[in-house]
Amino acid sequence: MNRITVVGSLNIDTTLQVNSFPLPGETVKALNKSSTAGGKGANQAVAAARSGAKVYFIGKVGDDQQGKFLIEALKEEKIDVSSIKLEKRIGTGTANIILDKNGQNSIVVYGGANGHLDSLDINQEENKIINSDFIIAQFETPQKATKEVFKLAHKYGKKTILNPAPANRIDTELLGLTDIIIPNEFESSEITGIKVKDFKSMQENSRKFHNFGVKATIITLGNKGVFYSFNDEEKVVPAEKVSVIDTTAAGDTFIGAFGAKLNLTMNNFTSAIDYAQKASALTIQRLGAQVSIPTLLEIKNKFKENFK
Ligand SMILES: Nc1ncnc2c1ncn2[C@@H]1O[C@H](COP(=O)(O)OP(=O)(O)OP(=O)(O)O)[C@@H](O)[C@H]1O
Repeated sequence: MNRITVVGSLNIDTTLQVNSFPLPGETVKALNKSSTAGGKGANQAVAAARSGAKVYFIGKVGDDQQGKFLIEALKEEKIDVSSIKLEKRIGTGTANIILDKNGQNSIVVYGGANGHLDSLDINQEENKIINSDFIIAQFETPQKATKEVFKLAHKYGKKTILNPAPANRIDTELLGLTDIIIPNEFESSEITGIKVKDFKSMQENSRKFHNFGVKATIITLGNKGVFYSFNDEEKVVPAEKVSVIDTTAAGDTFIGAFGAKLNLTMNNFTSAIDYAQKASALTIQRLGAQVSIPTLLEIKNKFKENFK
């Protein structure tokens, strides 16, 4: 069983369904409102836990009801939440999603407490890193804190996985501390400045990451699957052929499931990719984010494989 520390965000996703988007200055009625647990960090932690990993979470929420709700949601997944701190001065992160009747959405994200994760919060959790095999981080918490945790990870011989999402400028020092980078096409293009459009451009993207010290690159390509570059092998692995209901959390599922399955020696790199694509294929056949992420048992049953 892999042990994983996820350093990342916890958000309340509030969705308001409307007939049409309000124009500036206009007020419209919401037809429905729902609030669910989200945040890229939390989603990836849930995906890893449901795939059988022991997961520790390092993050920050506000000292409010929403923060408590998010912590409880992770506890229900048997995720260790003892390193989630309460930020007194600022509220829990929220993603406010307005969804119109055509399925189009507009999202306003308030980072809140997530943006206040700092080096001190990381240094107090050295034991969690010592106890882990992999560290997973994204870009919804400060890169400075991620750098700190990746440095500690390498000090103790642990592997680091970076999901540079949402797309943002990257600190190149952080790339040098990253063993595996997993962006989607857009994020990869934004970071390298080379548009991902064909196999050659994918190779160029991964070579650019490699030059900064990254050991392996996986670019997720939506319904086209993934491109990977690892140990001089560069390939596209096609996605599962399934009908899509809602792609929310496809990427987060891939990353959490991949981290749960990969051996520390990385000698099962391609079978971990295969497993993670199957996990994502189940997520996109269900509505919602965290609720749609499958368990190891569901994946085994659905694909009639044992996934050692
Ligand atoms: N339409 C699809 N059909 C089959 N598999 C899919 C589809 N969309 C996504 N996937 C699977 O999920 C993985 C991640 O998807 P994607 O590249 O869209 O990530 P993402 O942009 O981070 O997703 P999101 O932001 O929606 O969570 C893909 O590599 C693929 O395995």
